[in-house]
Amino acid sequence: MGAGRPDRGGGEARGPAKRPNLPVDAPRFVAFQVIRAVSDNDAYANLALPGLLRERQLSGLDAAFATELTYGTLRSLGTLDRIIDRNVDREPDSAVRDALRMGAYQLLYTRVPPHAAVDTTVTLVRETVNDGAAKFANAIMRRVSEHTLEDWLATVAPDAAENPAGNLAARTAHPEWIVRAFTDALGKDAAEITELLEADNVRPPVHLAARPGRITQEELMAESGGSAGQWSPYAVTLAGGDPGALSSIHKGRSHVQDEGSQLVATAVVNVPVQGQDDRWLDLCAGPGGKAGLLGAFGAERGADVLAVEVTEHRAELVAKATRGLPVYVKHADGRTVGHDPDLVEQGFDRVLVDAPCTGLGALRRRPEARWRRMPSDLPPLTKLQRELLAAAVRAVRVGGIVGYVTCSPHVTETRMTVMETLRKSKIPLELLDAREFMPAGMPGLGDGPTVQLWPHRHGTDAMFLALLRRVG
Ligand SMILES: C[S@@+](CC[C@H](N)C(=O)[O-])C[C@H]1O[C@@H](n2cnc3c(N)ncnc32)[C@H](O)[C@@H]1O
Repeated sequence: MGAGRPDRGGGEARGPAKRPNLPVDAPRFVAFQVIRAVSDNDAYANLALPGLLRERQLSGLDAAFATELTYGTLRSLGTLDRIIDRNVDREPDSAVRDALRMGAYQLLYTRVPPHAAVDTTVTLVRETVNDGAAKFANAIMRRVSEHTLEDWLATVAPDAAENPAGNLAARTAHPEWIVRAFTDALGKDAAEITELLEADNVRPPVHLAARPGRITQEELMAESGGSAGQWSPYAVTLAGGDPGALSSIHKGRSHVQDEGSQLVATAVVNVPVQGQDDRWLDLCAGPGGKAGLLGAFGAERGADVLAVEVTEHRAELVAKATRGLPVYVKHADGRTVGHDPDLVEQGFDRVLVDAPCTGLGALRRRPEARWRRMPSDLPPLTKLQRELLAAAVRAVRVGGIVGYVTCSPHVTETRMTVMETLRKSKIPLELLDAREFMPAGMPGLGDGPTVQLWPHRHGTDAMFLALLRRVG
């Protein structure tokens, strides 16, 4: 936590100036509005924040401060709540709790001076709730300000010897069940788990994918001012700026995509197949990132991609993302292979199943996601993943390839789903060593045959890849 620890709003004596008609300065007010929308309307911060920044015309340091307050507060929610709960004798209403969370975040995780954090929190509560609530907020904020984060953690975190996962969870602001799930997937090296959890608390750089045959990596670097990605031969890491302003994106020559997603999609098209290789299927295509890459490869190699997506709106996004490429979008349930005239059994040479999942591998992008996800999300998702993988196996021809991908490292969604499919499938399958289709020399890929990428090892989202060949 504390990446970039801003002193904005506090390095200066009084913080950002208050604008007319706003209860507090615009960056804090924007952050508060986003946090409220996340709490009350299940909004996604990464979608809600950009619009509000534009509406309030915030840029530069003000936008950076609003972003850090929003992301930092939402990421640390569970730990902030433990500390707040130590100091309240009654449940604060939702708006007051959100203001306290944001105030406590400033006190404990940033260099904002305590008086600025306390005063702006109290003003925010007075102006958006009432005087009584402001008095209450003032008392809580003063108590929180009496100790450092380290002191509070010593008080609220479970004992490290008795419950190491619980202690780490509080220290790195993750739910304990997620720490345990990551430990299952990564192994019990406590130092490495800590590295992973800390990597989750840092916003990732923006990566672009240079669509093969449309623009080279070098040309995209020159256009964007970015540098070559670490692993994918198509990746460009942006130094900053708005990718939406790039002409290559508008012209369908590049798109925004994590390097891990680029690697797994590239692997799926690079496994050799004998014979026909021009019918590709993307069974879970929305919003179309991997379909964009598959379509560009397909254009180079004379293959068509059928992109299936069950949600109408997301199917429209796929169509938009793949304009000009040989990608045909179908709004359908991917499990209907064998029952839909377009989804013929054995009708495809390569099938990608980028399955709906908990998204635990992309927590660094979605600050609130870790607190929203529940272990109870797993059983229905796992069932759907297994059904989609079984459908993909029916769709691929003998000798063809199925790539099973998740942006979660949870073993139930990854290795267990694959092993269960291999065990139960009446269609004979061979599990390939997916490491062979990762960039040469890429370290930290484990013992195979599946591949698990990690933010702290590879700088990518924690993408999982299994490659299966149909052999009968
Ligand atoms: C992890 S996302 C895919 C991301 C996409 N491949 C990309 O790179 O942009 C999973 C997608 O599967 C879709 N989905 C869920 N259930 C489905 C089903 N039964 N059939 C087809 N698509 C489904 C979800 O709506 C979601 O858009």
